[in-house]
Parts: sequence; structure tokens; C-alpha cells
Amino acid sequence: MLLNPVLGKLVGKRVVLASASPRRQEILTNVGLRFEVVPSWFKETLEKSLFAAPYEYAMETAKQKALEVANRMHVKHLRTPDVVIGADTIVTVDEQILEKPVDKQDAYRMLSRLSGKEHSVFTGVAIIHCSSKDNQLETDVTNFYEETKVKFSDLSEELLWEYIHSGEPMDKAGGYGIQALGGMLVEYVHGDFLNVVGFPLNHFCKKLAELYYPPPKHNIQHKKYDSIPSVDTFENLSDGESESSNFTEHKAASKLDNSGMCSSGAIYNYENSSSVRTGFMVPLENQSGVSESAAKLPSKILELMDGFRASKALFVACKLKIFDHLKDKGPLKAVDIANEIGTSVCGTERLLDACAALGLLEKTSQGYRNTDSANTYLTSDGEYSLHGYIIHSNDHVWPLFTNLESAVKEGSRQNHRAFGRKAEDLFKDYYHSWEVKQRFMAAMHSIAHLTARDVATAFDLSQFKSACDLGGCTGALAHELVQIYPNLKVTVFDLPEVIANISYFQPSGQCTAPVTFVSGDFFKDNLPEADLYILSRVLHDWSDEKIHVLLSKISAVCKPGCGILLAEMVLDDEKKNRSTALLQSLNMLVQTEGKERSGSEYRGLLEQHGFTNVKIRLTGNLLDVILCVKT
Ligand SMILES: O=c1[nH]cc([C@@H]2O[C@H](COP(=O)(O)OP(=O)(O)OP(=O)(O)O)[C@@H](O)[C@H]2O)c(=O)[nH]1
Repeated sequence: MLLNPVLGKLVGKRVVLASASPRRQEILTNVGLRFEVVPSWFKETLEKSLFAAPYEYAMETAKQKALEVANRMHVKHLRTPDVVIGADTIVTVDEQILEKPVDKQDAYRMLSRLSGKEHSVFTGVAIIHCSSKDNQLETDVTNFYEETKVKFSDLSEELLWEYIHSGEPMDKAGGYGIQALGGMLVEYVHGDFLNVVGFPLNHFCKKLAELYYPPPKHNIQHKKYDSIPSVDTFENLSDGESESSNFTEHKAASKLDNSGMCSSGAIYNYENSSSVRTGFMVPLENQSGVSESAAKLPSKILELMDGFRASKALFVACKLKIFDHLKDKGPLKAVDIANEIGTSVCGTERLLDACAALGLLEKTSQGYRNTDSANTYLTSDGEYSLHGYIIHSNDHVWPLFTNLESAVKEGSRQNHRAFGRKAEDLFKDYYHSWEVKQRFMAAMHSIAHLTARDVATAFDLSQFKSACDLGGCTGALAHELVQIYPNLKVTVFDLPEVIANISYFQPSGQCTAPVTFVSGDFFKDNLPEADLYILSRVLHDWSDEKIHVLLSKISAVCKPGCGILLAEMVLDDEKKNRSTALLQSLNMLVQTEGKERSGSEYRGLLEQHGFTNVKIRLTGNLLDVILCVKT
């Protein structure tokens, strides 16, 4: 595909759009960019008089919007995004900056200023590349702006007020939307139309091209990307592995010395106008016998084809406790690690090398050591350890997924094939042995702990005095809730087998008094009284029929004003965009009678039981949150 190699460089990265603007979301979605939306909380209150030019104000605001999201995600989500995009659109006329009108009078003031005149629309954009070093967020900011000139016709008072009463001006810079009714006010546009709508796509692609395809060294002084690379240049911008696909590599590449060796040791060939990393070239002979890169290498498909290898390497490294073994130690040689854990040297060395290449370990001439992420997430005893979930994935999910074909053919769970027995009840499967129960609870605990803050803060829950976390397992979310809402009393309600086993997972040195554990089966037993019922990763386990049973029980004990908080991966209504959630739905197919559902599907289920005012928040973390109240 000729058009997408620049945006293709963002594939596989965690890209976040720090904007609530539906127009920006649409512009970027329309060109196939995959991203999460995390609206910025940065207030647009920078002192305008401090800026020499209006575009500097827009660029700075865009930067602050994006930095706020990058910082928040780094702290709250414990998962640093790779790229955060922020934007700010302003209109300038008669040396005045116009932003979004605060009310109809303000819209009138703006539009009457624009009537019959030419004005400028500036959008400032910030592209922030993020990384985490020693748990500190590191950011690399690229900032630019685009200007478009727009001329309005003379607008009569009547037209102005009719337009204002349409409601369109209110959330738009300068008080008009050029893409809709506001288009009728416009005599001409000079420049990028999408810039007026809120996002200068063309300039954005050029910036990405500059960042990801810097000009060859001998051209650096002369060549300026003053347009998106022409189409034949795009062909050189292969989407395959022959190009360095990573922003930091390009940073390194731009520091090349004369030997053609960059600081990371990769060799670059500057003979051609497109710089290529020779190590990843797949030489092909063309008719004139000249080698050229396999430009159409289907890297995405190859990545998917081999994805299971990377998963399994991670699983085995965790199972063998390699990250535990390396924790808090200097680099260790493969032979020492192999001797310690009782494995072959040749096999261990290959596994360690693969883990290093996957970014899980660092390899130096002295040996291997953990990355910061490995210390945080892959050792078995860290506060935010995912070890339990990884072992569960290896021992439980993996055998089930090997039967995915049968699950798809039969439309049902595959426990009998994977484990040789048909569990009559979903959770009986986990609780038949202490070891399996411990493993399952550790898995549930690690995800609940990692997502608890986002779930607890997605909505302001301070109006509720008591909450009952149905199926709340080890209480990870409950403990987070009582920290955030000190007046909230939380009861965790779960099966007796679970409640009997929670002590291992309780936070140490913390007052746990406000969390109470009650055992019972939410399908069979009376539910504890509460103002708010929480169902986190519960509904996805069950069929619609069972969900109706549960919701009608909750509805029966819920007074008006009481609510339900759901935490699930919420699918988009068309079920086509959120691959992690869609794969999770396959996961539900192989092991449960449930599935992941869209926002509309959850809304439909809840409304049937009198829970209205359904609000959905996509958190950008693993679980999204839905809040509704009983009317
Ligand atoms: O012709 C149009 N002009 C402008 C717009 C929309 O106006 C807003 C501009 O506001 P801002 O840049 O502050 O962005 P917000 O919407 O507040 O979202 P953030 O979360 O990014 O701050 C923007 O939405 C433009 O799309 C328009 O639609 N048409």
C-alpha cells in the first residue's frame, strides 16, 4: 500500500490521541491509524500575552495537553504509551485569539467578528515519543503548527443567530464547524481544510516521515521535507523490516559517524537515497540483476504468524523463574543461569537471547540482566507482578487455545478437550485442586491490581456509601476503592473456596478494616446490601440468560439512585477495532459460556433491569468501565 508506510510506522506501537475532539478521532481513524483516546485534562489557560505569536500559543497548548496524558498514563496505568498526540486549534482575527465559545453570546461575538473578513486558523500539534527509564517517564517532543486562511461572507444578524441556535458553534474553535453547517458561511479556504477541522493530517504525515525516515546523512543539510514524500518516494518507504521501524533507531541513525556505524551498532548503507539497515534486507534480484529490498514484505502477517513463539518464550522464561533469578543481580552468564535452574546451556542461551531481543532482558558482554519492566512485571513477587497471569496463560489458556479450531466449529468451550474432563461449572474447573486455584487467583489478582486504579477513578463514586464487589476475588479492587474513597465501605462477595484462600493476597501494613469478605454464590444466595454493585470481569463469563438472572437479582435489592459499576473490555459497536478485546472474546469462547460485548450490548442488558443513564469510559488500560443507576 503506497499511502500508508508513514502511518504504518506507528503500527504495533501504543499510540494515544490526547483529545476529546471527535473530529480529530475521525480524521485519524479514516486513514487507518489505530490509537486509544485519552482526553487531556490540561486546562487551556496559558497566558496568551506571553506568546510572541498565536501559533506558539497553540503549539504550547497542544504540547501541554499531550504531556498531561503521557504523565497521567505513566503514573496511573503503569504502562507508558509509545506515542501521544495532542492538538489545539485556534482562530485569529484582528490580532485576537478565538477559542471555543463559552455560550451563545460569546459565539455571536466571535462570528460577528469573522463576518466578511479573512481570518487564520492555526492548529498546533505535539507528537510525544515516550519511554520509561528507571520508572521515570522520558519524553521526546516534536511540535509543529499549520495555518489555513478562511474568508467568511458577510453574515446577516438573522443568519448568525440561526446558525448559533443550531448548537453547532459551541464546541468549535472560532464558533464554527467548516465541515458542517458552518461551511455555508465560507467564501474561500487557502490551505489545508482538515487543519480548520482540527487536525493538519498532511503536515502530520510529513513530520512522521521526517522522524521515521530522516534524510540520508549527506542530504541532511540540503533536503527539507516540505511536502509529504512523493508517491515514488513512498515506495522506498517500505513497510517491511528493511527499514528501521523505530523512532529511537532513527534518532540513533541520525547520529551516524562516518563509518556508517550508529551508536547501537546497526550498520546502515547510505549508498541509496533511502537508508536501509542491511541486517534486515531480503535481497531480491530484479531484471537488471540489481538487488533491491523486499519492499512488500508482509511484516504484519509475519509478526502474527510468529506471535505464539514470543508468547511461549515469555511463558517459559517465567515458568523457569529466569526473571526471579536475575532480580537485583548484576549480569549473569547463560551457563550460570542454566546451572542454577537445571536446564541445558544451549537451550537456556537461546531462550535468554530471544528474551533480550524481545526487550525483556538486557544483554551485555558480561551476560544477561532484567530490564526495569521485567523487574516490575515478570518477577513473581513484585507488587505489580503479572507472573501469576502468565503462568495461568501458559498452563490453562494455552491448552484451551490449541483447541480454538474446535471451539469455532462447535461454538462452545473446550475444557473437555484441553483437560480431559467436562467441568459442569466454570469455576469448579479452577477449584478442583489447591494448586490450580492458587494459580487462578494469582492470575485474577494481578490483573485486578494492575487495573484497579483506573477502574476506581473512571467515575467519581463519592456519592456511594457502600459497595459490594460481586466476584471480587482477592479484594484487589476493593482495597483500591477504600483508599480512594475513605468513606466507602466495601464488601467482597465470592465463592467460599475463594474467600477461604484470600489471606495470601492481602496488602501488608495497610488498614484493611473497611473491606469485608463474605462468601456465597451470587446466582444462588442473597446478595449483601449496598449502594453500588461492582461486577469486574464477571459478565463476560456468562451467557445473556445468566446475566439476566444476575441483573434481576441486583435490581431487586437496588434502591433508586443505587448503581452498578461494570469493568470489562468494551468492544466498539461495529466490533471491528479493538483487537485485544476481540481476542479476549475468543478466549471467552474457548473457556466459558460468555463473550466480550459492545457498549450498546451492555447498555441493552442493563436497561432491561431499570438501570439507566448508562455511562461508558474507555480507560486506555485493560478494562473499561460502565456506570449506571437504578431509576
Ligand atoms: O471548522 C471547525 N473548526 C474547529 C473545530 C473543532 O474545534 C475544536 C477546537 O478546540 P480544541 O483544539 O481546544 O479541541 P477540543 O475539542 O477541546 O478537544 P481537546 O480534547 O483536544 O482539547 C476541535 O474539536 C475541532 O475539531 C471543528 O470541528 N470545525
